[in-house]
Amino acid sequence: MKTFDELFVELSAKWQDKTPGSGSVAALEAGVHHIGKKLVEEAAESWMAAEYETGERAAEELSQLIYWIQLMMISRGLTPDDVYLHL
Ligand SMILES: N=c1c2ncn([C@@H]3O[C@H](COP(=O)(O)OP(=O)(O)OP(=O)(O)O)[C@@H](O)[C@H]3O)c2ncn1[C@@H]1O[C@H](COP(=O)(O)O)[C@@H](O)[C@H]1O
Repeated sequence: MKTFDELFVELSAKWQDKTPGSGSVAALEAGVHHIGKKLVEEAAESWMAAEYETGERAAEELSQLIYWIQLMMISRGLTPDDVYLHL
């Protein structure tokens, strides 16, 4: 288990180090268009899970949505503070 901020630190470090074998690094190398499609896919899966599946399944899909949101942030050079500013 990890928090939003802990995952962001981990993903940022992997991107900075270009960690070999990391799916996150591969996704970031594929770019904003690829990440955007995954983000929308996970948003739809989150919606479907929330509407038709268990709370646990919804939480799983929402965690994946958060992951792709973080990759989008990193791909645009945005930090959590840049986003929190608008909450
Ligand atoms: N939290 C996540 C995470 N959430 C989602 N995903 C990826 O997002 C995709 C989710 O897509 P799907 O819902 O379609 O899941 P799927 O059924 O596996 O389908 P595919 O898309 O893989 O075909 C999968 O490819 C997952 O690998 C994640 N990949 C990695 N992490 C964490 O990110 C960190 C870095 O991981 P690496 O880059 O793999 O080192 C680690 O802490 C990981 O636990």
